[in-house]
Amino acid sequence: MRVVVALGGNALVRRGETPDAEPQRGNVDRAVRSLVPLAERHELIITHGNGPQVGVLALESLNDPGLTRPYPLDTVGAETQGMIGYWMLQSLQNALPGRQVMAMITQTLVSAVDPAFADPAKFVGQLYGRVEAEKLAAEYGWTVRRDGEGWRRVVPSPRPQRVIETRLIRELVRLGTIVVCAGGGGIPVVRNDVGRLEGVEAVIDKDHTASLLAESMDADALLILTDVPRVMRDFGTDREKEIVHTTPYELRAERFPAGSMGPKVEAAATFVERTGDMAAIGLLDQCAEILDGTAGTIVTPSGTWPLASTP
Ligand SMILES: Nc1ncnc2c1ncn2[C@@H]1O[C@H](COP(=O)(O)OP(=O)(O)O)[C@@H](O)[C@H]1O
Ligand SMILES: NC(=O)OP(=O)(O)O
Repeated sequence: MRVVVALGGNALVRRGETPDAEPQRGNVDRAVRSLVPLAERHELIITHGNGPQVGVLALESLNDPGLTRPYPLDTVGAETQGMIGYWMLQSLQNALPGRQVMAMITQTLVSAVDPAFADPAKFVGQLYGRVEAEKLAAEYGWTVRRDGEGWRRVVPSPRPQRVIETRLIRELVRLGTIVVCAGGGGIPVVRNDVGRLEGVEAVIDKDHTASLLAESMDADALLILTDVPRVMRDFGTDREKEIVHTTPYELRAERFPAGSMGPKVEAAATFVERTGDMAAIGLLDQCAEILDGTAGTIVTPSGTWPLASTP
């Protein structure tokens, strides 16, 4: 099978942890341990989030007295791909000696007229109290929004249209390479009037790019791994109930929060609708069980797994 795995921000920075390098490297090792059984049996393409990291590096650049202008968000997104990609590359090489691993800097095409540019909605960086968030918003021209218990910076998050390096990723996978790519949803780029690529100030949602990537790679499965074992109906209420097997149609009949489970559900449903294959949302530590159908929320056209028609 060919499997695309999307690692949530929680896989790298667990709740309550500071985004220092050391704990993140430990979390990457933990994520890789969970992915090893998959890599031994399947073709694997790995993508990851960058919300916490892009916020840290953007703030660092804003406060750097040696710069006349802070690095734009496309450049900071590239920094996060390099940093997280390096951690994953080394961890995968150590866990799977003899396997070829590639961590790529990749760009994702978006539309210059995507309405998301006028409505920042993607959370980046750390949580602040309301007063501090408003102070920072005034100082740096940020937009801030409530995220659970606190407040965070939000930035535009246009829809991904195409991973620019799709053909190269496909070739590498065909050669047996484990590819880490499209980190942070990919570096957001547009084509200008003369067809040249240009970076734009945004952070793409990695779940949406993972869905697009899985479709364009002809993947058999899209696994969206996070810190909850299953998607819940009526999450956070006393009627909360795990969704085990479901269809895109059933999922689309429910409402999920925009900043967290919403994009995962949308990404999974879209992949299944467009390909007829399987997507799942579940715990990082259970990726092998999810693929076997014994853990996670499994989304298929018929609501059953394994698919009877899988050749
Ligand atoms: N219906 C739901 N079912 C399960 N989890 C949900 C639901 N709605 C919101 N969540 C929240 O979504 C979180 C996962 O989303 P997010 O924090 O964006 O993940 P990641 O950073 O791993 O991509 C869970 O920790 C949970 O608190
Ligand atoms: N770019 C992105 O979606 O990052 P997170 O998953 O960390 O929010």
